Amino acid sequence: MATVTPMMQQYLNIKEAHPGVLLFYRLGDFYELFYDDAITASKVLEITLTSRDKKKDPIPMCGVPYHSAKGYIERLIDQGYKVAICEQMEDPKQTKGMVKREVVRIITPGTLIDDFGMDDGRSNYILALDEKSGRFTAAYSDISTGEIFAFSTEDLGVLKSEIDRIRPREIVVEEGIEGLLSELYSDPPVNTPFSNQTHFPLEYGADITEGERETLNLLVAYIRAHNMKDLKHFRTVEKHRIKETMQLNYAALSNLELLESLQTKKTKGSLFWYLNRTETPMGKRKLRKWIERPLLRQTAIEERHEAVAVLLDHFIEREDMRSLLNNVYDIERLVGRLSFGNIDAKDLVQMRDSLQGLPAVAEMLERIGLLGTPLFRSFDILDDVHELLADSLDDSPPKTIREGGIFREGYSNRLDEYRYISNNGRVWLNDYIERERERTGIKNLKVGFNKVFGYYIEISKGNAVNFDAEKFDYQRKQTLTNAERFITPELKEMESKLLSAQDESIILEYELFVALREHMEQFIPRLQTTADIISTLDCLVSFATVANDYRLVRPEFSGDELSITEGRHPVVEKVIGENTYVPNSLDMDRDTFIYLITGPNMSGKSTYMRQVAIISIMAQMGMYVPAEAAVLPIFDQIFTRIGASDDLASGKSTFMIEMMEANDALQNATENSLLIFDEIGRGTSTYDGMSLAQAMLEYIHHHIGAKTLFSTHYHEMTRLSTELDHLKNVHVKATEYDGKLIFLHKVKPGPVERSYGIHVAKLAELPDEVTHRANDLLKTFEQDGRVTGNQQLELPLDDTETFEVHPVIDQLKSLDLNRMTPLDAMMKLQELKNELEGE
Ligand SMILES: Nc1ncnc2c1ncn2[C@@H]1O[C@H](COP(=O)(O)OP(=O)(O)OP(=O)(O)O)[C@@H](O)[C@H]1O
Repeated sequence: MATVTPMMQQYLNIKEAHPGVLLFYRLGDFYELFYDDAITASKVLEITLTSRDKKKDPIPMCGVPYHSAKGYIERLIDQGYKVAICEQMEDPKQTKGMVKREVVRIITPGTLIDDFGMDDGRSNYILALDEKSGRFTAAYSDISTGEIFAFSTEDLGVLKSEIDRIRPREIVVEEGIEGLLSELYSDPPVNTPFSNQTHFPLEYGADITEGERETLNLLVAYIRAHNMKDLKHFRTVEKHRIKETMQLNYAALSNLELLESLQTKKTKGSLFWYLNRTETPMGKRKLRKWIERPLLRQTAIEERHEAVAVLLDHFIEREDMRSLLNNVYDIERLVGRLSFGNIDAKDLVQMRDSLQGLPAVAEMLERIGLLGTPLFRSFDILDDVHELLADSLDDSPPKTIREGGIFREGYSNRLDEYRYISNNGRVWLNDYIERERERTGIKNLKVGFNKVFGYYIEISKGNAVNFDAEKFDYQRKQTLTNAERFITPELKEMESKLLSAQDESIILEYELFVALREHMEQFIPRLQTTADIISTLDCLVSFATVANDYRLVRPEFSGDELSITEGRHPVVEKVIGENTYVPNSLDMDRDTFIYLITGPNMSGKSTYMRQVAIISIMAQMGMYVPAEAAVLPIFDQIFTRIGASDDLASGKSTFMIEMMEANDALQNATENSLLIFDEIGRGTSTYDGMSLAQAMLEYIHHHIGAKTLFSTHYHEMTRLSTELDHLKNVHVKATEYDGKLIFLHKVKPGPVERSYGIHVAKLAELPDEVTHRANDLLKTFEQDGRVTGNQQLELPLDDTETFEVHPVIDQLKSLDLNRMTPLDAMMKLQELKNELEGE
């Protein structure tokens, strides 16, 4: 092997100590990457790959300028890579031989601290995972804010659904159980096997178990290994209580488009988009959490409703509070930076400005009667902290803390003195020039400054010829073509005062800043409490604003009743306009808890079903709902089986996923759950699908008793209402006019009268030839009796299948002879015979 240069040897040593990360090795004004790192980075970042030691033994290399490295690092982190920053620890100009270099930080997606590619509207969680004898424990934290939680469960499904909601950017798995992740995900998020024996002192909330503590230690050890900084802002570890919030699995979150649109994967078009009028990043993050975790405890829900009611009633205060909140920066993440010791003076000015409006906010809360309520009771306006910052910091300090200019006059006597000297240096110099001109009689005498010998006096050649330097105590320093330069003891004495005053004041400001920063640390818990209350207020003010703009109403809770009068789907209504949207009602109770919904494609079946789920979620978040009135139960879980959520990466077919989602619902739903089943069985052949759909409905009807909205295009299923007492048929009305299909979007009792598949196909602008032919075929099928006018156009796969399940046989099978009078039986027989004769 070729010998490597000392520098490359240093690189290799550092690289070896940090496996699994891309090493950004500082070389002058660049970060360089070598070997495989260079190949990877050049591909991901689309930068040129070159090589070092081109002749002998080329080493692949690429680099990015250090001042623009941030953007590159963000891209790598975003792609799931980890980056180690290796800095020069000495000034190369003043070092002989190799410059010392060290890794100062390892950046991974889960260990960001309010920098590199962080979305301020989202929590940035890192999660640690362990399993011991069938029990899974998880601990997670957003390091930028210091939140930290733990939970455990024996149910793999619950574990997955919780992790899906936490959406960690990075997972740390206890060494040896890596396999667990592939059980949970076909394409697991960024993850690292890690192990730890050390114990870290954390404050534990009630009920944190021994196993959870171990996982917390794993989490903290990993974070420390990567960030190498203090974690003073970690809050008390809270138990993540699975049972205290409504269960929503990943399917429900995405199908109901709670946080992002299914189609675009963007926020626009989601419930979050509809609800978000928050003014602060903290409020935005909290709103997300509230959407993901609707509440179960009625008093907690009603506390929020009550606050929204009050805020709705006080338009002026609400608007005033919005503009005050608008001036509040991300206190949570500023606190994170404070704890990591990388907060700067500009950040502290943001902190000061954030606190400034708090007394006014408190005063308004008091005036409208909210300050004493449980949500706001511990609101701390932090006036002492505000005063401290207001009295100390300059209004526009520089970003760096090594340049001075941070503190206000009057904060430190010593600093004021230094500043006086350096500020008054100019005045002194002007005065000195005047004096020297007079003393020497040279009118064009000047004072200048250069780096080599500091302040000097300059006399033009003409005047210098007869100048008696000694007499005036001038010492010659430099001769130029047309001038002579001198220094004097007086000038030199003042110079050292001036220069050192400036240096001293910068050093002093730095020291004062570090002291202020340390002093501020004691306020971390109070700042966090206030930040939490501010974010709650931000969400509730946002709720009231939305409730006002879209005419929402306060829902009521009453055990078993689910009654929505003229409900609307908030997002669809917002998109198509309130005048176009057709509201629909629903009335369920213990007697009627299943709605079987029929209607042509595109008529609004899905929208109707989703609207019921979204109204329930909004209500349990503490929000008002889009309806004329709503009396709701408190749902423990909402399950959805909607559309084709293809998971191609998993290698599972659409139908398989459909069945898995249905199974999840059937296994876990209770009578307090809400089930949304949209055209179940669509992914398989007609009779398979129909049988499965019916069997599932029966199961829900007999064994679960959950409130269920079940849409189907199998018209035959509408007959079930005669057998299943708790099932009611409804349909979404459409009508035909002038050969065209008009969607009325109105939900009416009873099954749909006929199918409109071909009309919908026309709307999709299929070639006329195809739709005409389909119409003809339909007529033939109808005449054949193979399809009744009521059925959807479903082409039988082959003749055998048609024969086996002839509709007449099907009807015969479903007859309950014990319940029929002889006359009924006669009539039915006649009807069946007619049907057969028509064939
Ligand atoms: N209540 C309503 N008022 C006005 N327009 C509506 C309403 N409900 C639905 N729509 C409109 O109809 C479109 C189709 O609705 P939706 O997807 O719910 O139909 P669907 O019956 O479930 O269709 P498919 O069976 O093809 O899935 C929606 O995108 C929306 O624009």
